[in-house]
Amino acid sequence: MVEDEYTLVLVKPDGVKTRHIGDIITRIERKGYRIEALKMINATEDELERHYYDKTDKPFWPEILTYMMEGPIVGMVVSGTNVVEAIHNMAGATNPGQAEWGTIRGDFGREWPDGVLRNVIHTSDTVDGAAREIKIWFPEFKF
Ligand SMILES: Nc1ncnc2c1ncn2[C@@H]1O[C@@H]2COP(=O)(O)O[C@H]2[C@H]1O
Repeated sequence: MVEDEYTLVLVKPDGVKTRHIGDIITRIERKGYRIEALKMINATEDELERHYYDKTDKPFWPEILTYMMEGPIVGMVVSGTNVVEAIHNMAGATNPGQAEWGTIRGDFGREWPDGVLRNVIHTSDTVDGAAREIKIWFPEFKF
């Protein structure tokens, strides 16, 4: 039998402000995945530095920090078979202006003057990455 996987979803500040929390949860559940944990979070600089550890030396790091702290985000742990790849695909391309219709970023996002930054949702891209990220946002979570 194939084991369930766990992934981390963050509805980013633009996704919360444009009131797409419910749409995103519905898409995840409609596909048959399980929400294992869910909370609203005011992200701290420390959490964001750990989450985006490979982005802190990028020129656009200050913009990511400001954006991710401009309002609350929603964190979720989602489980299911092959859920990491499935939810990552459901999110669509990083740039919402290039994301396919039918994906979360393609349907709820668009390109803004400040570029690729505002893209509605974060999803883990590997099983190991998901475990690392879940520990940052849900340190109490039991796998
Ligand atoms: N060139 C860029 N300029 C600004 N922000 C970016 C750029 N590339 C990626 N990002 C942001 O950095 C984030 C890293 O991973 P995410 O998939 O969460 O979504 C990405 C975007 O929000």
